[in-house]
Amino acid sequence: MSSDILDQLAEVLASRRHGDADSSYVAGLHQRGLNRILEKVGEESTETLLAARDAESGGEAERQALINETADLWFHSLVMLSHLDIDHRAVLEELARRFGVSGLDEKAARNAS
Ligand SMILES: N=c1c2ncn([C@@H]3O[C@H](COP(=O)(O)OP(=O)(O)OP(=O)(O)O)[C@@H](O)[C@H]3O)c2ncn1[C@@H]1O[C@H](COP(=O)(O)O)[C@@H](O)[C@H]1O
Repeated sequence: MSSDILDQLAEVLASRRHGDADSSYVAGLHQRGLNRILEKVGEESTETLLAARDAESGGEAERQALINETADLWFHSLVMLSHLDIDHRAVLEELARRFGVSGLDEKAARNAS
């Protein structure tokens, strides 16, 4: 994913942190609190995995549905981070830190220590 759109979206989400819930879905989520945001992350996680099951044997429509559900999941995850004042760039930095480190090597090093 281009980090440009993530940066732009994170900026909009931050601007909605104390916004008007009547005119902003994101402000409404913040106003309802962390539990509501976590419910949405949970719902979108479930919808994403169900869409992935359908996409495996489906066609273009099912693949697009999975893309849409994954976007919902990523979006609500960004709202969660924003609610907790965690900069989304920290997640990108963590992925960058892991880049090139084999998951198997990392696990072996963890189990050895
Ligand atoms: N990317 C998104 C985005 N993706 C999904 N959604 C909303 O997330 C909700 C997804 O929830 P569901 O699929 O469960 O649908 P729903 O039943 O309507 O949702 P609930 O009423 O249960 O919460 C829908 O209302 C979508 O419109 C988003 N809402 C906003 N954004 C971005 O956030 C920005 C700020 O949005 P506002 O705060 O509304 O101005 C927008 O400009 C967009 O860039």
